[in-house]
Amino acid sequence: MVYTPSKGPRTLYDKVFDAHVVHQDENDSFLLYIDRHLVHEVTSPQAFEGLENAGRNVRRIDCTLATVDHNIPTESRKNFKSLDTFIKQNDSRLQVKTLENNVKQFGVPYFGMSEARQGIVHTIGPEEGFTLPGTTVVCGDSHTSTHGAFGSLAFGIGTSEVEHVLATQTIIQAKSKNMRITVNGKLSAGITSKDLILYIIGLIGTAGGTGSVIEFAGEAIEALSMEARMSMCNMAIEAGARAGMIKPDEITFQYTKGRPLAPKGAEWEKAVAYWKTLGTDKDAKFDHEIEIEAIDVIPTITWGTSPQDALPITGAVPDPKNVNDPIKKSGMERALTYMGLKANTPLMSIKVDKVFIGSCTNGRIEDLRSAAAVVKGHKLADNIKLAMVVPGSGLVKKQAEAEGLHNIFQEAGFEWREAGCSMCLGMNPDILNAYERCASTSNRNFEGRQGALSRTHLMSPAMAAAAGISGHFIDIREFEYKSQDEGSPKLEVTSEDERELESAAYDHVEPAQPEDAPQDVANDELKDIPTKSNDAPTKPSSSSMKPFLTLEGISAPLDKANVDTDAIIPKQFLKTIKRTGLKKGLFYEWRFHKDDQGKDQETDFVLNVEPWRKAEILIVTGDNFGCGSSREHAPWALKDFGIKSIIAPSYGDIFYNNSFKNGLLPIRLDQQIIIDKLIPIANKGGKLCVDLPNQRILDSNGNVLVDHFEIEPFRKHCLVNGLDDIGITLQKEQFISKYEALRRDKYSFLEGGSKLLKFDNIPKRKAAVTTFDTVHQDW
Ligand SMILES: CC(C)[C@H](C(=O)O)[C@@H](O)C(=O)O
Ligand code: SF4
Repeated sequence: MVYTPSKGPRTLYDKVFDAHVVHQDENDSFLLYIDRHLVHEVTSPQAFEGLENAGRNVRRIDCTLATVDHNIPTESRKNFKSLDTFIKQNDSRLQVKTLENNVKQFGVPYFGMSEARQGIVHTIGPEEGFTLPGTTVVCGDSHTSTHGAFGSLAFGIGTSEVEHVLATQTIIQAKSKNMRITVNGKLSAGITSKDLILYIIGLIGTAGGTGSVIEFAGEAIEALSMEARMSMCNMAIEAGARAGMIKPDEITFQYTKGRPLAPKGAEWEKAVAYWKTLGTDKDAKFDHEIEIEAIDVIPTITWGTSPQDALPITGAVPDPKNVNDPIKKSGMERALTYMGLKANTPLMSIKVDKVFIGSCTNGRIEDLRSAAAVVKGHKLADNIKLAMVVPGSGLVKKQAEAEGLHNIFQEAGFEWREAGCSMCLGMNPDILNAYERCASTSNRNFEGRQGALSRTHLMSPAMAAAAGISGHFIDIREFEYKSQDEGSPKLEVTSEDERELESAAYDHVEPAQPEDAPQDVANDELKDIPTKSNDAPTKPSSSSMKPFLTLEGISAPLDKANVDTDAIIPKQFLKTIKRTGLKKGLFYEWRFHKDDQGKDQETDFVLNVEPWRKAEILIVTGDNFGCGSSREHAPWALKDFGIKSIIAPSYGDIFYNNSFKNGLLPIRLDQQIIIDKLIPIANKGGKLCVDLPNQRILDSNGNVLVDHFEIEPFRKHCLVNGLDDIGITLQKEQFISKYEALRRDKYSFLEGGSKLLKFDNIPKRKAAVTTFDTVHQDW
C-alpha cells in the first residue's frame, strides 16, 4: 500500500517515522528503513549464524558498526596481546571472538579491543558522528534509546530483528503512540539530567511510557547539553517507552559538526536544512502529555529494585504500611528485604560499600568532569571497599587523561579503568559481591543486576562521587567542594569544551565524500510495486518457526508486576552463542538458592512444583512483564522450559516483539479478567486452551472464558502460518531498493556511513559472499 503521511500537524516522531516508511502493509504494520545499526557481541552471534545458515549477506555494511563492550575486562590494556590471554572467562572470550569472526566474514566495520575508538556501543555512535539527527538507529540493546537525544528514532531490538536488519536494512514496526513530557523552567544549580530522568520515572513508573515514543521538551530540556540529553533518552526505556526523542537544535548541530562521520561541506548544509524541519508542529496531537516544573526536581536516587523506586535524597525509605494495593505492597516488602533496608530510614544515613562511575548513561566526558570536580582534593571514605571510574569509550578515556581527571580520581583512591560496560551489568569480572551496596551511575537497579544478591542505588555521577567521599549517600547541594578555587564544578559541557574534546581526541583522517552520486529519483513519493519479486531469496532462516494454532496446556500463576528480563534470564546466561539450552537459567535467582556447598538447590518457586513444572501457559497478574533489557534470551529461556504462551495485563515492548519472533504468544488481557477468570484455574494447575485463530481462551471443558483477545493482524498471520519475517521482507526487495534510491538523493548526507572510517587493519572478508565486495575494497 502506498504510504501517505498525514498532511496535518505532525510530531517529531511522526516526521522521522514517515521519512523511513519503505512499505505499509494492509494492516497497520510498516516496513521501516534503518539508517544506522550498531552491533555488539552479546546479541549478535545467533543473528550472524542465521544469516550464514540462510546464505544471506549484510545488506549495508556502511550502515553497520560493531564493537565489543559487555563482556570485556576493564583492567589496563597496556599488556594486551590477544583475546586468548586477556579475556579469562571462557564464555566471554568465545562471544568476543565470535563477533570478531563474524565481522571479518561479513566485512562489518569493527572497533575491537586494540582500537582506541572501542567503547560502549551507545557512546561510540554519537562520538563518531555515526548517529545523526533524524535517522533511524537500532541495536540489539535496549539503551539504543540514547541516540534519540539527536532527534533520531532509536530503539532496541532483539536478536531475530538484528538478523532481519542485517539482511534487509529494514525492520517491521507498528506505529507507537505519541507522548510528550514537557519540563518547564530551569533546573536548579547542581541538578543534572540524571536527577531529572529518575524523577520522571519515579513519577510515571516503569510502565508509564509503554507503547509510546516520548518526546522530551520544554525550557529545561532545551538548556541541556547533548551529553545530558543522551542520559535522559538513555533511560526512556526505563520508563517503558519504545524510544525517547529530543528535537535537534543548534546544540545538536554544534555537537555533531566535525565528527568523523558527520556530513561535510554542502552535504552538511543540506543536512542541517532538513534537520531544522523536524521539530514537532504547533498543534500536533499527543496521545499523552505530562508537564513537570524543573524547580521541583532535587537530587534523586533509587532505594529499591526498580528504576521507579526513585526518591529525593532528602527523603526516607518508604513504608509498605502506607500502601494499599496488595501487589505493590508485596513488591515493596520484597524490595526492602532484598536491599537490606528498613522502612523510614533516612536515605542520607545509608552507608555504601562500592562506587561505580560509568555506563552508557553516565560514562561520557561531562560525567567524568562533574565527578572529578567533587572528588578533587578529597579521599575515599574508609568504609569504601572499591570505587571505580570506567570511561564510556577509549576516546573519552583519552580526553579525560588529557585533562588530568584520571589523576584526580586516582589520588582520591578511585580505580581508573578501560572502556566497557563494566559493573553496569557485571557480565565481565567487575561485579559486586552478595549484599554489597553500590552508588552507581548506571541505569538499572534490578535484583542481581551488578552481581548475585548485589544492591544497586542509581544516581548522578556527582552524587555517586560524593557518596564515595562521604561513605554514605549525601545531598550534593551540601557537599563541600575543594575545587572551588578552580571555578565551580562543571556540570555542563559548553560547546567550547566540545570543540576542545574534538580536536584533542578525534584525530581522524578527513573522510572523503561518499562516492555514490545522488541518483535521479523522479518522484519523492514511494510508488506501490507488486510484492512479487523474482530475486527474492527463498532459503529459510535459522529461526524458522512452527505454526501456532491452538494450545492446550497447564497454566501457572505468577503474581508479580514489572518482571524484568534480567529476572527472566540473568546476565550469566547471556554468554551463549546459541538460542537453546537456556531452561536452567529461566527465573534462575527465583528458582534456585545455593546450599552450603555452593550447589544450586531448587526453591518452592511455582515452576519447580508439580504440576506447574510442566506448565505451558504463564498467567501473570501484574503489569509490564518482560520490561528492561532487549535480551531475546528471555523468550528463548521460556520456550526452552516449555512455556508457549503468556497472559499478562501489559508487556515491555521489546520483549513483546521478541516473543512473536520465537513462536511464543504473549496475550494482553485486562488485569481484572486475569484475576477473576484465569488465576483460579492456574492456582489449581488446571489446563487452559488458547485458540489463536479465533482469538479466545477456553477452559479444559471447552467453556469460553475470554471470548476475544486483541492481537495485531500481521503478527497473528505470521504465527498462524509459522512465517519467517526475513523471507517476507525480502519479497519486498523492490520497495527497499526504491527507497534506497530515494535516500541517495533526498538524504544523500547519510551515504558513506561507517564505510568512511579509516582502519589500520581493514577486516578482510573470508569469502566473497556479497555484491558489496567493491564497497569493502574501497575502505
Ligand atoms: C545485553 C543487552 C541485551 C542488554 C540490554 O538490552 O539492555 C544490556 O545492555 C543491559 O543493559 O541489560
Ligand atoms: S546499560 Fe549497561 S550493560 Fe547495557 S549497554 Fe549500557 S553500559 Fe552496557
